[in-house]
Amino acid sequence: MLRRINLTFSHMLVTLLAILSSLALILVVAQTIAWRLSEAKVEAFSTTVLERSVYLLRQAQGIAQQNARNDNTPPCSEADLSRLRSLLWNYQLIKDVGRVNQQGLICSVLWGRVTPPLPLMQKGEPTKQLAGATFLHLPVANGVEATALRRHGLIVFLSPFAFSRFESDPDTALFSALTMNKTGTERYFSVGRGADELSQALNGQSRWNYIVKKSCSPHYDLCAIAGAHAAGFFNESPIIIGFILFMSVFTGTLISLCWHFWRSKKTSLSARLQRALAQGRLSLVYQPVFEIQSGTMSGVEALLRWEDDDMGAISPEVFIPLAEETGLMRQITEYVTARAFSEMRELMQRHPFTLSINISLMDLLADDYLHFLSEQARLQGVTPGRVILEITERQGGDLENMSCAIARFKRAGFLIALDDFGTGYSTISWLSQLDVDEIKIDKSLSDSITTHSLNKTLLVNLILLLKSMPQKVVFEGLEEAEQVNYLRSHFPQSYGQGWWYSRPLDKISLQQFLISDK
Ligand SMILES: Nc1nc2c(ncn2[C@@H]2O[C@@H]3COP(=O)(O)O[C@H]4[C@@H](O)[C@H](n5cnc6c(=O)[nH]c(N)nc65)O[C@@H]4COP(=O)(O)O[C@H]3[C@H]2O)c(=O)[nH]1
Repeated sequence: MLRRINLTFSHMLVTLLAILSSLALILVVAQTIAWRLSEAKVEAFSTTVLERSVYLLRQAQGIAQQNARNDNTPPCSEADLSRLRSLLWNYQLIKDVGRVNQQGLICSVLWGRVTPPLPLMQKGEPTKQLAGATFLHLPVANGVEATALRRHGLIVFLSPFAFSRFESDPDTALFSALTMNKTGTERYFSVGRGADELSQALNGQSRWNYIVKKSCSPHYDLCAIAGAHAAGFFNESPIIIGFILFMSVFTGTLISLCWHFWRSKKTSLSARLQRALAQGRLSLVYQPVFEIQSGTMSGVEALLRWEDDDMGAISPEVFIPLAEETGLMRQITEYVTARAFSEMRELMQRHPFTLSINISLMDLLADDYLHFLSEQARLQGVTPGRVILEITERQGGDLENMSCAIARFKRAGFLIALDDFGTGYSTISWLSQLDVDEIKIDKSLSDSITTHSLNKTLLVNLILLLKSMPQKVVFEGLEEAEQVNYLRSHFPQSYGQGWWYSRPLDKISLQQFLISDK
């Protein structure tokens, strides 16, 4: 009951965690996308404002150039004003154009003659230069301010509506921009209601979630810097927010379902293994090992088999790691030991072969397994010197502890083999430090004899190295005559195991094999 409550609680916790983590992940992705899109929009805005500013300047320059080409009429005469009026007609972003002298504005198309002249008092700012003209912010009448460019005797008033369309456009209404020279020392136009906030950002007062982008003109000493707050997830429409929330719940539920499915499959597989073990329904097969030179059988390796009623044959490659994970390994090793001894003892009395049993590193390091093994050997009348314990290491172990444990087993008379040499688990450094009796060369290395996956020189040198070792060397997984022939001529004192000689056999078939082999 308590276990059931625990399981339901852990299922709920995993579901909740999966939903929350997918929500967090989707939010991070959505926010990143929103940020990138906002960046692209602010960048595009800075380019548009720059283009508009350059267009405005070109209009002002255009009017000044046309005026220079026709300069014979007296300034502010009727003919002069009339010509300026017709010039103004062509420039949509120019509001007014007039003449100035030392005293100030003396006439303009909109104001006519100005008497006395209106002094050109810059609005508290130092005089700025822009595109070869003097740039001015002028108070021209009560409550009227103008932005103007003055070149020699001509003054051009820019339209105050030059940038107003950006403020009324819903796409750019929340954006701001400032145009300035490239070094940022002189500011000319300001666009949008948030220009003050942009100024603060430029002055180093960093704003949370605020994007700033800059575009500069290749022709003028002019840049536009735009700024805006990045669009956030919660600024999106309720449909998009709803969709994202739905996707999070959906993905989270899917992940937790997969997790539950995987857990229950694993749990049920380990429960089945435990049952099969308790009911003694796991069987053993024995794969013979042969002397390469004489072809005589010298030993057998016990290999565990599991045939589940519903799932069929399950490979040791699946259930041995599962048993390691779920703490069933000791039971398995003891089961194999007892069964192999009882099945092989008679045959071993009649034929002088060795019996190899796979044990895990944990079994090797535990004192009680040695005790169990010795007891079984004594009870069943199996000579320890004919039992080889194959250490199959999957996790990597402490060499000093292993060395001590091996010494204990050897003192009790058992032989030790290092399995899977060449797979990365058993390495040369192990060989030099562990006092083992046999080295089992992994199938992947045996395969290299025919597949040439190992450079021939490397193979020859590896065989030279193995020949120089005092241990018995067994090549596993020999499937082809070519491999056996190669070993016969290059390493005749080695041993071989594999389908070329024999598949793993049950007890009866092994008995028949031994009779026919005589
Ligand atoms: N393709 C091919 N395969 C060949 C050939 N000759 C032998 N084999 C297979 O190679 C494996 C050799 O056993 P291993 O390296 O100890 O590798 C074993 C061993 O690590 C583990 N295992 C099997 N039985 C036991 C056991 O009782 N206890 C423990 N701890 N591990 C076991 O499971 C692994 C796989 O066992 P199996 O599936 O029985 O697979 C066996 C055997 O059937 C061949 O010529 N070609």
